[in-house]
Amino acid sequence: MLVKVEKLTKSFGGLTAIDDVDLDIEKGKITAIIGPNGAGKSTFFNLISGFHPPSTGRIVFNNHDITKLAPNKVAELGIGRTFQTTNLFAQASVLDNVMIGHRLRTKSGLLDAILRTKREKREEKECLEKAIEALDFVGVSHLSYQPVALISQEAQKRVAFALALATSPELVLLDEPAAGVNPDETDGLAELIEKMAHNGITVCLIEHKMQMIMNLADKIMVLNHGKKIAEGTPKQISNHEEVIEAYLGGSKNAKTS
Ligand SMILES: Nc1ncnc2c1ncn2[C@@H]1O[C@H](COP(=O)(O)OP(=O)(O)OP(=O)(O)O)[C@@H](O)[C@H]1O
Repeated sequence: MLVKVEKLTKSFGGLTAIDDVDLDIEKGKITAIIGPNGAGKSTFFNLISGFHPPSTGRIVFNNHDITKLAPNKVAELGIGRTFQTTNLFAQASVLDNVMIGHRLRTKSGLLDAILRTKREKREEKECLEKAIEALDFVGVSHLSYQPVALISQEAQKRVAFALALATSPELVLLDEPAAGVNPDETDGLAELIEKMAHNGITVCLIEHKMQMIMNLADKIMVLNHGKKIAEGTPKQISNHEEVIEAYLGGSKNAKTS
């Protein structure tokens, strides 16, 4: 098992956003997290990636206890992530965005940068190579020198993936990777997510687009009011009574494309 989440709980004041959740994430597989708005999905990602300390519970990644680690330490150990709103620098080029993202996660300190140490130069070269490789993998290397502001929403999503991949993570957490793109583009992004898994990258994603999830996920966890109400294959989930009631039952509201 790549990730073991045990009895994870996070409270914000009186609100329990994640309530006693267990989850195993299997290596090389695609695990999806679904649930209504406010169910705690993003909070769950924030806990795994070290952005919030859990109130109680434990997170083990690759046999390391990462429960209390800071985000940069978690990234260093091999967890990459994207955010719900693509946080790119609009005026900077695609390549610079990915390089900046990589630099923020690599080790040279300010002193190395000022003194232009050997280590700093080596890391800079490695950073450029990784960024080029990641942009090629996600299929936007032809846009490398375009400012982010001028590329499509779908291309921006791909750049956000490249940013998460530039540190060669073993696990990527994708927060609503297909939000705001049309059905054709959604298919393209789903293919890219499958390509990641085929290349041995373990994927965990949050997504509202049910059809995409049903086709893509090996396993789905359903959250409602911070609690895990179901876990299983897409087929098991689509037949699960409590899920249908809490979420899919509102299928008039659930986006199906
Ligand atoms: N930093 C925070 N401080 C206080 N409350 C928070 C914080 N982050 C999240 N919450 C609350 O925790 C609950 C779960 O929010 P979260 O964003 O994790 O849900 P979500 O399932 O990702 O929702 P959505 O699908 O709308 O993105 C919500 O009630 C939210 O208001």
